[in-house]
Amino acid sequence: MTPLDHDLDRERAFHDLCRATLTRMADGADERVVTGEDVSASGADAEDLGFHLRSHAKELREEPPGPLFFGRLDHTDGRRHHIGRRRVSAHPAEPPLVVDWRAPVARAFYQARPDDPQGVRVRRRFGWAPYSKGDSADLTGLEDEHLTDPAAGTGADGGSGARAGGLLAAEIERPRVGPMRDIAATIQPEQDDLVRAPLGTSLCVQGAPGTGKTAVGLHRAAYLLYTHPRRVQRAGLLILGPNRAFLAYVSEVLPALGERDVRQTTVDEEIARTVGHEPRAEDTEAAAAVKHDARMAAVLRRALHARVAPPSGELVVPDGAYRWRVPAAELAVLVEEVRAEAPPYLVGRERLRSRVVRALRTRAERRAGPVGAAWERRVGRSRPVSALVDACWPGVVPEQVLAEVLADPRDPALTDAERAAIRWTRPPRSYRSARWTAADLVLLDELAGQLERAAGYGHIVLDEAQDLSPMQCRAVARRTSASGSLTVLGDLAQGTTPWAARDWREQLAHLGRPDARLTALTAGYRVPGAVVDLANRLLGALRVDVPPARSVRRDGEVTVRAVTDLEAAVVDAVRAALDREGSVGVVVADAAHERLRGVLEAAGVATGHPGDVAAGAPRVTVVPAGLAKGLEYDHVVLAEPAAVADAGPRGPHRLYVALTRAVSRLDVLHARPLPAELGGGAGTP
Ligand SMILES: Nc1ncnc2c1ncn2[C@@H]1O[C@H](COP(=O)(O)OP(=O)(O)OP(=O)(O)O)[C@@H](O)[C@H]1O
Repeated sequence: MTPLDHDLDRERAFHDLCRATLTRMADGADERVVTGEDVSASGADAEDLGFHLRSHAKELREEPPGPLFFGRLDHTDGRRHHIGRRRVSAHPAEPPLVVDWRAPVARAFYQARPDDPQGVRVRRRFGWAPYSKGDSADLTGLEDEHLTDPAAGTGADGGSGARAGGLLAAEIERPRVGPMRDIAATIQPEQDDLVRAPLGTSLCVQGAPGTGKTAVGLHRAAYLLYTHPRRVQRAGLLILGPNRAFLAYVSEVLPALGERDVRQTTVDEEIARTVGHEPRAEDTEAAAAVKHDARMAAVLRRALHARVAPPSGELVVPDGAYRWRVPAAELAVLVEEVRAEAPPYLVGRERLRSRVVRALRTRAERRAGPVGAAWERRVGRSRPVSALVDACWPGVVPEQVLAEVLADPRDPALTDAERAAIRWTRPPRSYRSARWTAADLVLLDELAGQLERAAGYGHIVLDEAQDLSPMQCRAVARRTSASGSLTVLGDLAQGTTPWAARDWREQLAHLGRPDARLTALTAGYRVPGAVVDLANRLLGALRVDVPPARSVRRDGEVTVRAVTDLEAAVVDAVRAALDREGSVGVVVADAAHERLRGVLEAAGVATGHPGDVAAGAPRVTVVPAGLAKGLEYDHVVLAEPAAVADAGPRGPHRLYVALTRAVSRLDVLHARPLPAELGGGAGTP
């Protein structure tokens, strides 16, 4: 037995001990549920405590299968820590057997380097055989990096200790099956800096494809929940992604890190939920462009506030034997004062009411002596005061204002053509029966925010942020509390909506965080070098200023083939891809997606939908290019790039997204000439 085998055996025995301890932790938690319910002072307490303890016990029981640690730190002072996805300890007061990766002491695992060992003598990484539910994890290898003595490395799987890279590379290059996995074991230093940035810091990460933006955002969410559990849970944490397929793909990452209760949704769904409508109509491109424009915020504000008006006469309030009077001129001043303070509309309405009551109170106290709070309440709700407030500052709902604007757009900030684009051709009989479009919902949300400020989230992670319109950005900004922060993730080169951002500072201003820390990630962990080189050729045509990606992967294959029968070639390419390991994505222009899916099914190839990551889902997915964002497949067959690039003004950006979904292999098949940047019809690059 070599010393290395000996080490492996010792680590296996330690893992068995950790597993047994975790089982005891779960049993102990179950027991505490019973005791907690028995010892509580009241039924309500028992319920509360019982709920809390039950959740904890359930969490422990539902601990995902797999290894309980992935790394170990041997410190120069003799301390030793195993690092895993969650803390494992025999007793809360005892030093843990496994330290949570988010704990401060674990930071050196990600950050220590030979030229800055941070008190670490040896960093050990563990290799585990693939595992699934019900299996016990099998330790297959370990790799030591001697940070204070780089020559002394060992690797049980062939990796050299000095440049520990074997296990790391294997993890990065592993085939993708099922949903996206967490990267707690292999977070890179530049990613770790972002994950562990302080809670109050708003970040913006411009990341080339596959640089781990999504992974960083999700791990940052987990880190904040661990580091500030009470603050973040109380204030709320929200993850916003581009679409359902993407959310399904990333949905397992936070639960795998022990965080099950985080809301993950899309901006559109979040807005639809708030305004209480689903989109039931479609905008023309021109109308959507106007409705998503930043000027609409002021257009709506003016439409809303246009209903604020001076009184038509004096106010007379009967009060027992008295009648209090406030002249029209004085009331007009009150209305103007409140308007100038520019509070949210409904706050303004109540503010006007209390100013009017104050004016009445001055008169009452002058004549009849002090009055109390009950008098103020009664007078404030009296019919004449309510009638005055209704006349000068009427109550209103967002739908009413938007219906007025769309039935007859008049605002001078819009051009004639823009007004014509958004004007309803057949206005509904009432705003209640209006059929709203997706862009209308964003405007209703804007109006709701102008009426009343809602409490925001403590932290929002916003993915694919380059695609948001200014009005959508404002909707996100409104959902961040005053002291809340944002993690903004995106890639200007992947902007595919008509209103996609071309400049982060501008986008950050719309998001209400103009001074957010802006960082670029360029090391790509998904896309192999050959694919990155091909995709980078498109960058010049995208008219955005972003640093090009470079791949950290050593593997990967690209083929570009001119074919005469595209559909037959796709079927052949997919069949060949199925002979290898991993997932297969057929990316195609949106318009051709249904047809190509039919062709594959007819050829006997079972196909799934994007984001369908359930166990047993087909290995092949036909992906409309418009939905490819954020997704990844081991083998990508890109059918007819020219058709993807032709689809609208953002076509080349879409093609850039499509080209960068491949983890290992990319087949580009074309019957039409290739877009010029990719070689304009030439064969293999
Ligand atoms: N440090 C890492 N270790 C291992 N895998 C990583 C690491 N960083 C990223 N990855 C993997 O690389 C892939 C791409 O990551 P991710 O989707 O987060 O990138 P992205 O920047 O959001 O990409 P895109 O903009 O193209 O959607 C994922 O499979 C992710 O797990």
